[in-house]
Amino acid sequence: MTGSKRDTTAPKPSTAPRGWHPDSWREFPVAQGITYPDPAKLAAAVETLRNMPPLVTSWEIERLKKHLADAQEGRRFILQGGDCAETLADTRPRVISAKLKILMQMSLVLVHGSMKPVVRIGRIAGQYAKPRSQPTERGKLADGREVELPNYFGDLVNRAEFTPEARAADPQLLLAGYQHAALTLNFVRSLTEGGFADLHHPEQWDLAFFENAVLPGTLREEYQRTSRQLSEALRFMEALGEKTIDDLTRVEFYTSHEGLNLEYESAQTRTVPRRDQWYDLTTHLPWIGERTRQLDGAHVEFFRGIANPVGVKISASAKPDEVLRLIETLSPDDEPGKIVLITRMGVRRAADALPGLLSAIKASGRRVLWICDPMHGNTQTTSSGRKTRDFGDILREIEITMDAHAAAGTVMGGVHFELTGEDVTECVGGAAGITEGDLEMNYATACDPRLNYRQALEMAFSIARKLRNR
Ligand SMILES: O=C[C@H](O)[C@H](O)COP(=O)(O)O
Ligand SMILES: C=C(OP(=O)(O)O)C(=O)O
Ligand SMILES: [Mn+2]
Repeated sequence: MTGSKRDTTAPKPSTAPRGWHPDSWREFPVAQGITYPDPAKLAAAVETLRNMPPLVTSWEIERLKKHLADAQEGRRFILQGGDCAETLADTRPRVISAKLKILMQMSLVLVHGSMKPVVRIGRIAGQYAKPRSQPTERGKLADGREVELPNYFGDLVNRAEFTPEARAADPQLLLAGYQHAALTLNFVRSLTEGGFADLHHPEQWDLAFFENAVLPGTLREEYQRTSRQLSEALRFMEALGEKTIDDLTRVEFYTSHEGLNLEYESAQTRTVPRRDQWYDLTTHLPWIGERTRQLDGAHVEFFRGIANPVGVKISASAKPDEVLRLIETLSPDDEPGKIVLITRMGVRRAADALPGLLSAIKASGRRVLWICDPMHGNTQTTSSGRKTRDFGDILREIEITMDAHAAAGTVMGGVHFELTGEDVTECVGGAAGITEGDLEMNYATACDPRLNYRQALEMAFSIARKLRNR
């Protein structure tokens, strides 16, 4: 990645780590780096982005950090979820509200199961940049010629269509991504501020909304019972306190995405009045992906300087020592709520990989929030070349992860899913019994397979049952 440099002669706040500034990452190797064919156009787009208002505020970020600190201690539970790759074309009211709705419904079920406040964090309003296993892809052009083109790296970078023009990295997409994130966030904020999320009226989150996604009867009844019980509990609490619990008429909702494209992240990284730290203001919780968490790489360099809480994806091949050094680099002061380790081991490796990792981090005394992503270690490719994931594998990884935390004396403080509010057929299994043969019915993801509405809700019930039984 190249691009314009900001004026680093301006006085830097004293709290920036030694040698760090929002562009210091440019001096380091950039894993999954993007080559922009026209550096001048990139510089112009980055400059425009630098002058745009932030998408989130430092107040919200600090508030989330407090919640994450609570979750580290087992006082809150985190639900993080959304698309693998959001697309600009899906900045549509129905798609956004369906996603919000499934996250609300899952959180309601999880509140009931965990008996804890649930913090909702969407993979939303910026999840537009994707790391890929292969930098290029071979395929046929419309005229039949077979060629190799850059892979699709998400709508923040290039376009999915298989043509040389579409696959060239386009700096204008940085601005389009920012704008679509702003539009999404505006709608999300309105919905979560108003009646849509009013816990006094969970019937508004009802299932009729999803007319095409008929739930199995037992799930529907279980959901209705849960929401009724919560309403009654709420009324009871209000009767005791003789006042309304106003906070419950709105819900807090936070955003997150993988901070892959550092041009985008660093352009929106700034200090704010009355605080002397640097914030990445594209999102509340940016995370570093499994493919970009090299200790001596550009992503770790960038992330070590921002005050946001930082997620790090951890696969089964990560060595405990390497993870410990990541924590020390990203949170030298061991700040509560700062580090979120998102384990994505895979059902077959989780039982072997987790105990050593959990006990090593526990022994270090470092504060981290452990979240389980049971999606990314469980991707399989079908004989017809479709990526899929099995509902049973996903649930089983959560179980194994819960057991490993219980044995290590650590806290699994949340879960992380790729999901959608739509009736897609991308993951197999679940009560509705989606088979490999069904995948073609509505396989719509721009990258990885997501739980559909029914699978996501069923997953929430299964986790809630497990949390309750412990
Ligand atoms: O979301 C995760 C990665 O981007 C994804 O798994 C990589 O997918 P690929 O193997 O199709 O490139
Ligand atoms: C790329 C992703 O995950 P990971 O870095 O864990 O592979 C993702 O969350 O979409
Ligand atoms: Mn993914």
